[in-house]
Amino acid sequence: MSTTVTAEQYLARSIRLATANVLNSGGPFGAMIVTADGRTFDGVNRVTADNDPTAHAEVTAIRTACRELGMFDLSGAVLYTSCEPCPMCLSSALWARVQRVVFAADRHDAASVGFDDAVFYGYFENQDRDALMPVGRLELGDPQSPMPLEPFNTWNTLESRIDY
Ligand SMILES: Nc1nc2[nH]cnc2c(=O)[nH]1
Repeated sequence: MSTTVTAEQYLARSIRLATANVLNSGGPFGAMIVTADGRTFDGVNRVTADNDPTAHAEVTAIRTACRELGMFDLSGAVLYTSCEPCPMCLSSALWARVQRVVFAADRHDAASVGFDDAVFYGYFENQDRDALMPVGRLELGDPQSPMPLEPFNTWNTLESRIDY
């Protein structure tokens, strides 16, 4: 008899991973990738433990799933996470072609214990952008400089390229 694992059970496991991770020198976030055929890959936040600001629980779960499956495309997979993904994690899920994201606590809950998820959402809504981190285009004036489109043109003509 096969037992069906529900979305609530995956989410509950993500929360338990998060709590256990705090007691293992990590941040209070846990996540899981569940593929269309039911394979599961856990991720926890290791930012301070590994000195890696990108090691959010969701990114860690995506990296583990991709590495173990030998794929960069997780189409059909669901990302469960103990807390609403920040913009970086959402972008990572988009790049991995994750089908759906399910979360428990939200960005405001994260803010209540000092995390900047809600602030960074504001950045993408153009709030205080220049004060937080200006992003600007720079035109290269030196005629010896490579053209900005050079890498794309090279990519475009490469027959062996792998699109993603
Ligand atoms: N959702 C989420 N938010 C965070 N904010 C800081 N770290 C994390 C993380 O790992 N996951």
